Amino acid sequence: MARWLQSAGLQHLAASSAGGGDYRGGMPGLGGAGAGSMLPSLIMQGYGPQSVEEKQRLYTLLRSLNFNGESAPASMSEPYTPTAQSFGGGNPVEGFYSPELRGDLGAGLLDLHAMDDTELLSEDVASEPFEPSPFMPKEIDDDDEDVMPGGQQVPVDNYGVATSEKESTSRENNVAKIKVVVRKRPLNRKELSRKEEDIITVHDSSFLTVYEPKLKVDLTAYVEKHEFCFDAVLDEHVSNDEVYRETVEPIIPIIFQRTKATCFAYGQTGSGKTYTMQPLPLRAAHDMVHLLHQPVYRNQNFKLWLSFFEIYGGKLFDLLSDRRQLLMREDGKKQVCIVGLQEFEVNDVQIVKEYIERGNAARSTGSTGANEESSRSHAILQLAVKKHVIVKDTRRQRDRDANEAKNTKAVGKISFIDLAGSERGADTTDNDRQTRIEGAEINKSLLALKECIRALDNDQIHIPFRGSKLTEVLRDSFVGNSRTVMISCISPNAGSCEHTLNTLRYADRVKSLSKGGNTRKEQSTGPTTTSSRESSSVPSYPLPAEAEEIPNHIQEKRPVDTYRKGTENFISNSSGEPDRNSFSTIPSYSNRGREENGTVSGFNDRERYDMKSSQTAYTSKAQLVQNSANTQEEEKVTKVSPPRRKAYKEDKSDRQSNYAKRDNGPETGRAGYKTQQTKQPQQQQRPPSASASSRQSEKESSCDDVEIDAILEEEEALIAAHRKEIENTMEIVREEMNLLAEVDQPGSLIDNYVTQLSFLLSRKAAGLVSLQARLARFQHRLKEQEILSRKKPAR
Ligand SMILES: Nc1ncnc2c1ncn2[C@@H]1O[C@H](COP(=O)(O)OP(=O)(O)OP(=O)(O)O)[C@@H](O)[C@H]1O
Repeated sequence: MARWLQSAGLQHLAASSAGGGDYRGGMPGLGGAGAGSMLPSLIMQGYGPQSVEEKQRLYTLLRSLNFNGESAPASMSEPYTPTAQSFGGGNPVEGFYSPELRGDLGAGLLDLHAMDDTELLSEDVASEPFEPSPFMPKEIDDDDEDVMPGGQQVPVDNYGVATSEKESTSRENNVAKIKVVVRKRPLNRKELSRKEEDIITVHDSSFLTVYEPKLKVDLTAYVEKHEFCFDAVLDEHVSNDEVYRETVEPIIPIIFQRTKATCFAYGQTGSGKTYTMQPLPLRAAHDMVHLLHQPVYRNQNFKLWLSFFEIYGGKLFDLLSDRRQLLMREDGKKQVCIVGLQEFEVNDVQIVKEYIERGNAARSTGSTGANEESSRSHAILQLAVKKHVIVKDTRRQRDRDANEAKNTKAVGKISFIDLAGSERGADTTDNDRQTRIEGAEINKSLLALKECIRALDNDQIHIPFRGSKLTEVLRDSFVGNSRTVMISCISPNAGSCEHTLNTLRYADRVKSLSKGGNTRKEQSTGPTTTSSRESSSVPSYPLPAEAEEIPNHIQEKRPVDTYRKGTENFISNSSGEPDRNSFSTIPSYSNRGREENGTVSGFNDRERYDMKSSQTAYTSKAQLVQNSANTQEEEKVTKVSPPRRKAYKEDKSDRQSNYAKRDNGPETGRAGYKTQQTKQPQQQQRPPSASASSRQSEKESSCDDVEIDAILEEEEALIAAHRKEIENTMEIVREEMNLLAEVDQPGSLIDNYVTQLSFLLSRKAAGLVSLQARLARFQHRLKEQEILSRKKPAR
């Protein structure tokens, strides 16, 4: 501690504050606990620093500590800046010195990493504090439990959730049912080295223009301008903190009011989905933990639970349980349950961070030309608030863990989805069969997701959630009181123009069909029209009468020794067999009922065109723009590698550092385009044959979906049959051994032995023949599919 003060030239303060207690024990974040006793003496007038300079130094020193005892997420490349409220009792430093005194002390006053005592500090330290959030509650004194600031008793609803009705209603109404936010990433080093243009301009935080480089038939270059408006458009200078504030932060308090929220990032590979999504759960967990400590929720025994799984090739894998395959079931109440999914109780952000890192490391990724660590799966991280009900039954109390699941009631939850790259759906022409199947599955799930969001926002009674595994899993987020935030990530370079437009159109359609949403459509080469942003008048769904019982098949874990427990649990449940009695299997895709029929085929021409034609369009544009052509060339050459584990964020940080500041501002870069654009006549962006081609595309897409569904189903059936066969074989082997033991006994009847052995061997042979036949059928099916996809023209 003395060295710590000494490093800032404040060694004399060590003596003056020594009376305050043990240094090491006095400061969270300094390797000790307890803390506060020394701080007051450090900052006390008369004992602490006397001169302005000293005060500034001390301020900087204290600011560089993490007073909350939490370190910033390693996955975030930006400093983690907790909200003002998040500091529990408030950051003692912030309140103490005036802004003038805090000054603008640059880094370098103290190089903490240069010190030997590295244990003193976590690697990441808090920097700027958040502005007070209008969505987070003010601190309430512990003594005022269940009493609102105005002195009234906190109302309790019929479910038993204490809530200020007025507060919750107005909060819910203030948070749009669907929010579409666009985030533009900066040009990366590769793009800069290729001298690619930044073709996107963001205006007024909600408008953006894409300047699309095009060629006329006579090969004259021109620029087509596309204007879009969304709830928010975040440019390349916006930090992850700001993204959080704009997207998730407003939703957090209403999660405690029985809301189910979904936040997902959508966009082409390498556009920044993972970069955007990864810090959000941690920030959300931070605020949720803070809220849990509010007396109003603490008294009701609200707890936070975390689960993390991925959907890869139409299958579910638990990312926190050695990628164990999970099964989806529907219970009698039509609730979708993920059987075997492990949930962990979390009450500390550090633990959340560890789980997230562990899950991320287990994700399936594969490299594409554009992004070396491309996500090939949808990763879903859920943070659920549950009310723990005290059980009076002593029998139950005896076995607390076993009954834990039965004693919780779901209050609300937020799901964060890091979607696979949107254009991976177009990867269907790749040589790699696995990649083709993945691509088709991804494509289908993205389309289905859009349909669900639309239906949701149009208050449709029927939500076509069975359109894909992704939407099935998210079913409970689409019904009842729900909120959705979609973050569309876009790359700014000219070479990505087609993908960027596809992403923006997807986002626009999610938004534009919404009755309460923004009615603006994309304006191609037209003047920018003004349209109000989505207002707060979006109707909310009625609250469910009762919170649901948490299905007891979900394996919940206490934070204590979760890793060990996780392993034990895995071992004890290694059969992976769900409780088949309590759930009926969700109908397979090919068996979808009437309600699902329209799901995939119901997309309009333009959507099909947008989703499916991106590859073709991209290629043709790339031939016209030299820079883009180079990009395309590189991207085409690299083959997609088989799935592998996604590297930790640390590995990614190298790539992040590739982002250099652009020398030219966006205006300079685009000047040429803009001038050209004014000279050119307006062009119809879509060719006249687009509708016909999109119809064709639609047909192909439906066929693809059916094919892929069938293959995936057969694959599952084959694997299940193989498993069954192994079980049968083991049973037969056991019987053979018994038979051998019998025949060795003196006086055994050889005839009996021969008959029984013959019977067992025929059983064995029959099983093998049947499995071989199934395998041959599947091989044949794959071959057929491969031939068909080769015959299809490249899309
Ligand atoms: N806003 C941003 N600022 C700085 N760097 C960014 C930004 N967005 C993305 N990046 C960087 O771009 C690269 C690709 O981003 P990321 O991996 O998040 O893409 P992705 O959309 O998740 O790709 P995929 O779908 O293939 O997984 C990463 O190195 C990331 O650090």
